[in-house]
Order: sequence, then C-alpha cells, then structure tokens
Amino acid sequence: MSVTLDTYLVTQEDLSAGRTTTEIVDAAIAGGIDIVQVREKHRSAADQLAITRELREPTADAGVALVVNDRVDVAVAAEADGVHLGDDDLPVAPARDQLGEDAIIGRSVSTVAAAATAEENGADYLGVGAVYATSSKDVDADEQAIGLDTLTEIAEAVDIPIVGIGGVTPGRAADVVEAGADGVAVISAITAADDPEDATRALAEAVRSGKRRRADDPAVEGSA
Ligand SMILES: Cc1ncc(COP(=O)(O)OP(=O)(O)O)c(N)n1
Ligand SMILES: Cc1nc(C(=O)O)sc1CCOP(=O)(O)O
Ligand SMILES: [Mg+2]
Repeated sequence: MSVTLDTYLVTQEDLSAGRTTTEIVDAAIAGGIDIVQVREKHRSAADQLAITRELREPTADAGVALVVNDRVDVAVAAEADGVHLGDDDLPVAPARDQLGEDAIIGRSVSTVAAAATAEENGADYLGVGAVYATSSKDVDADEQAIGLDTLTEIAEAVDIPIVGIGGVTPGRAADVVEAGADGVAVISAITAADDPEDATRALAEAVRSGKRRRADDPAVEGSA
C-alpha cells in the first residue's frame, strides 16, 4: 500500500487547548495534512472507536489516510486505513493477517537493526524517533533523542518510507527531510498551535523545502 507521508498528524486531545480532536483534524485537513493517526491513549477503546468513526468520513472525503495507534481491533471496527504499531503492540505480521494486504501498517523504530526487521516483517513505513527531545510522550530514562545522523542511517538502510517524529516543528522539518525522511509526524506542532491550519501549511512548506534541499545536495546520489 502506498501512502503520502509528507505531513502526518498524531492526535492527542489533552494537548489541544480545549479543542476537540475532530476540530484539530478538520483544521489540519484544511491545511493540507496527508495522514492522521488517532492516538488517544488515555481514552477507552469505546471512545477511541467513536473518535475514529467520527474522523472516517472527513478524512476519506479529503483523500487523507486514517490510521489508529496501537489498536488493530479499533482500526477494524472503524474501517480505518490501518494502524501504527510499536514495541509494546501486536507485531506487524499478525496485524497484517487481520487487516489485509491493502492496510497501511506503520512501525516505530529508533535503530537501524529494528528498522531492517520491521521492513522484513512487512511494515509499509517507519516512524523514526524521537528525533528531538519531546515532552509529548513518556519515554524511559535511557531513551535519548536519536538525532539526525541516526535518522539518516535508518533512511539509507531501508527501502520503505520513513517519517521523523519527536520534537519536530515547522522550523525543524526541513532539516529532518533533508536528512532523509520522507515526511514528518507531529503532535504538538499542530495540536497545540494557535492556528492548526496555518501550522499544517507551514509544516508542508518546510517539508517541500527539505526535499528541494536534498535534491540539490551533490552528496545525494542522482541529485543535481
Ligand atoms: C508515526 C509514529 N511514529 C512513532 C510512534 C510511536 O509509537 P509507539 O512507539 O508504539 O508509542 P505510542 O505512540 O504507542 O505511545 C507513533 N505513534 N507514530
Ligand atoms: C508519539 C511519539 N512517538 C515518538 C517516538 O519517538 O516514537 S515521539 C512521540 C511524540 C511526538 O510528539 P511531538 O510532535 O509533540 O514531539
Ligand atoms: Mg504504540
């Protein structure tokens, strides 16, 4: 399954300054978001299902992919386009068995070895991070931001697309893409923004700028 990953919104309603996830997603759609992941970890399965169902029609109408964090069962019930899985979630292969060949399955990684394994296991794309430090996700004390050099190593090690996640802002997105990411995934840069629509546009412009910079880089094979 091929999917556009330039700008990727991961939802988290408690960072949205009182706005609902649906309001944030509507604004992101207006700003040109490519893919949305429902990640409401502190909500019940029933609530996650209700939110995902509410987003099904507006995302489909806009041609925006809709995936669910962690929960294959919620993705199936809401007829979402796929799931995003990490170390604590169902492995990719059994998720694929349940969701089918056309589903989008993303996998979180932070090392080259894990990226190669996820690709072998059939992931469609990788979420690579945390690129920069972030307060949006609780991480173990020994988990550090991986930085741009590790992101580049991962991008060079796999053939599937990767998105950089963790502390990404419009001001940093071009660097992340120039380093090898196909797109950027964010929570707070859109969700906590005063104007989530404008923030999405700014992110998309930064991704385009990063792609132009990479294409112009003589160190990159096949570029100018
Ligand atoms: C696009 C993207 N990349 C990485 C993650 C992190 O997933 P995971 O490691 O499973 O952690 P949780 O998000 O489940 O807390 C992601 N969600 N999305
Ligand atoms: C959900 C998530 N996963 C990460 C990882 O490193 O796998 S970092 C992260 C949080 C991203 O939020 P923000 O854009 O606000 O930094
Ligand atoms: Mg997870």
